[in-house]
Amino acid sequence: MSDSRGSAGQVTLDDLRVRIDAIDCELLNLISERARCAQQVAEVKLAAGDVGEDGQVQFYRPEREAQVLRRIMASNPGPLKGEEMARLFREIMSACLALEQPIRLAYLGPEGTFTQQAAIKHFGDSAVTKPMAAIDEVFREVEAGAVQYGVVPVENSTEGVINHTLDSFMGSQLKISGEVVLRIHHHLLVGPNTRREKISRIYSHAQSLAQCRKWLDAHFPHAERIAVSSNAEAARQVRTEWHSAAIAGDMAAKLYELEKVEEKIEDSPDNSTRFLIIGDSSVPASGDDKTSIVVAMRNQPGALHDLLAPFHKNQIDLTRVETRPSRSGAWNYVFFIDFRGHRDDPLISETLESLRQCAADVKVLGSYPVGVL
Ligand SMILES: O=C(O)C(=O)C[C@]1(C(=O)O)C=C[C@@H](O)C=C1
Repeated sequence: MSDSRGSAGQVTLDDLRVRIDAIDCELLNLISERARCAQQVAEVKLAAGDVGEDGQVQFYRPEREAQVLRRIMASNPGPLKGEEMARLFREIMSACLALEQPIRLAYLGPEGTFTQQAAIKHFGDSAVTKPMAAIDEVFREVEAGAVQYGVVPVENSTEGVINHTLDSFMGSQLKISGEVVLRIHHHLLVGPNTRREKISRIYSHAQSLAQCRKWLDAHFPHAERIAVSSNAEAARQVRTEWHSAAIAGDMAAKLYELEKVEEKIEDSPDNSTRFLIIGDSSVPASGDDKTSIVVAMRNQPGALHDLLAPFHKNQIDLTRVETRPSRSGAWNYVFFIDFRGHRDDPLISETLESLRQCAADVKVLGSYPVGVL
C-alpha cells in the first residue's frame, strides 16, 4: 500500500481520489455481479413457471423489494442517511428488474405531476411510465393489460381523501400492491415573460391552491386564483403566458424550465400525499404490511360499532377509516378501512372472518408492504 500522507502528515486530495477510483472500481464490479444475479433470477422464475394471478411470470416482487430496502436502511453504517442509501439501492434494483423485464406503469398525468414523482420514487427510474388524463383511465389501462401497474393518489395530509380513487375501486377487481408517501413541496413558478411584481393570475390544481391558501392570502391577496386539471398543466400554461404564475412541484418546474419565484409555499410544513400502486396480483407478506378493505354495512342500529368491534378485540391498528356513499341505492354507505397487518396473518384472517359475519359485504383490496422510502 502506498503512503497516503502528505508532507504534513495530511491525506492529500490526489491520494483520496486514487482511493475513490479504486472503490468505484469495486462498486462497479459488485453492481455488475448483482445485475448478473438478477438475470439468473429471471431464468429461475421462467423455468419454474412462476406465474401470478394475471397468468404472467412475476418478475417484480414488491415484498422482496421492501425487505431489501428495509435491510439496507437498518444496516446502513453512515455517514449517508438511511433514506439516501435506500434511494441508491432503489435505483440499482430498478435497473436489475429492467434486465429481467422492464416494468410498465400508468400514472395520473400529465408529465410532471406529483404522481409521476411518486411512481419514480417507488419503482425507480428504469420503469417505463405512461401518463393518463384521469384516475379512472389509470384503472382501465391496468385492467386492459396495457400496463402491469398503475399509480394514483389516495389521500393528502391537509386536504383529505381523493374520492375519485376510492370510487374507482368499487367497480374494479384490481388490487393494491403498494403505497408510497411523498412530501409535497409547492413552489411559485413563472415563465420567462413574467416578473414577481407583475403576477396577476395564479394557476394550479384546486387542492394545491387550497394547500397554499394562507400563503397566497398573505403574499398575493389580489391575484386571481385559477383552478386547472393538474399542477403540471398549470406549469405548462404559464410557460408562455404573461403576468401568470403556477403553483407546482420540482418535476413540473424542471420539465417546463420555469423559474422558482418562491420555494415551499405550502401552509403545512409536513404536507404529504399518499399514493397507491394498483395491479392484478396479490402480494405475499413482507414482515411489515398494511391491508385495505371495503366494507358494506347493513343499514341497522349499531352497525358502525359492529364494524369496529373485531378490530378492537384483536388490538389491530386502524390507520384510516373513510365513508363513501355506495353506488347501489340511496343512503347506503361503504367504509374504506386500512389497518396494519397482512391478510395471511392468523389474527388478521380471524378479524376478517368476524367482519364477514356482521357486514353485508367485505372486499379485500389488498395487503401490501408499508411504504419504505
Ligand atoms: O428477488 C427477486 O425476485 C428479484 O427479481 C431480484 C430483485 C433485486 O434486484 O433484488 C429485482 C426485482 C424484484 O422486484 C425484486 C428483487
